[in-house]
Amino acid sequence: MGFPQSPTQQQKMESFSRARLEDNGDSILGSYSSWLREHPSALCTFEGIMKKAERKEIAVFLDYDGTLSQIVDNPDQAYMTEKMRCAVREVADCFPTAIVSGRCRKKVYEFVQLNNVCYAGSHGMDISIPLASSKSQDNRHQTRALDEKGDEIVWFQPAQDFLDTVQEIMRLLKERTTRIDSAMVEDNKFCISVHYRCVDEKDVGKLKQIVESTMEAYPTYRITCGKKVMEIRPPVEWDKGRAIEFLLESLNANGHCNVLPLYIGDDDTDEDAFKVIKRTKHGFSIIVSSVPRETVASYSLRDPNEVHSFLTNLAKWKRSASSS
Ligand SMILES: O=P(O)(O)OC[C@H]1O[C@H](O[C@H]2O[C@H](CO)[C@@H](O)[C@H](O)[C@H]2O)[C@H](O)[C@@H](O)[C@@H]1O
Repeated sequence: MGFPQSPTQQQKMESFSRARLEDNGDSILGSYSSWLREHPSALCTFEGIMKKAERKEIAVFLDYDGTLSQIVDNPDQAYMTEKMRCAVREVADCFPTAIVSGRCRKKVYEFVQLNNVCYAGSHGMDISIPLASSKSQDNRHQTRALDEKGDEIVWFQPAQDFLDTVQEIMRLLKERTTRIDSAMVEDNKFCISVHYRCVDEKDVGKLKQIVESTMEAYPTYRITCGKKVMEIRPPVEWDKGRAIEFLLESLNANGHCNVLPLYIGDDDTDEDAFKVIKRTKHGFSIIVSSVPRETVASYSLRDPNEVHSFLTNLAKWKRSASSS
């Protein structure tokens, strides 16, 4: 695996300027109904999707914020409903399932609280898998540990070498943003989120300037933007796309074959995973959005409520397929 590596300056600029244009993650592109023709509803086309999955094994990958939980003002309160937890639990009983989030892995676990799913935090830079599934020979970036149940697991952390610097940047950003009311710096372990959802519009420019000027001292680090958030990432060629490739390899190593990835996500960072699915022409990519937006995903769902219905259908489909 080719990491760590720095993204090129051009990649950094492209990612940042696109993010600036789509500041809220929801750039408006024409009418929803014409967009739906390009990205049909995964609920309305459910039977067709499942037909393509016949005799194949599905692996389910789920983003957290905006997919399993609604977007809310306070990132610490983005709880998942009990109804959604039940749906994810049922899906994970039927298919290998992983949550792939920008949050730190520990925080996602606290929100999701399920032991039958895998967790990939920090945009995939912190993956936890059962020891038996571990295929990677990259001993420098993996550590053996015990999970909450006492089972042996492996943490795969390709950005481990950058942890101290990420934490140093976090301290600086926390210090320097205190004078911006309602700005929030979130520690996502291998990456940092600087939130401005609740910051007065007149201060958002100042906050962005503080972040940009702080990052001048760390020119290889990337700044990307999500939904009312700036995200700082270390110079490692790793993202949610690489994470799902890694997890699929682990599944293969564990005796699963012919695995089709099904990925559901709502944010720009999920596009990296959608691109892997598009490039390999293998699997299903579903964007969660209630407005038309640029995406390489093939299908769409409007919001977490539709995600819930889709997951419920998926588990029912598997149960009826297994019993027939
Ligand atoms: O990859 P994800 O699981 O989607 O995480 C992406 C970011 O999600 C969180 O921020 C977003 O959701 C918050 C809660 O609804 C909202 O307040 C914020 O404005 C959104 O940007 C999370 O707090 C970030 O750390 C994640 O990177």
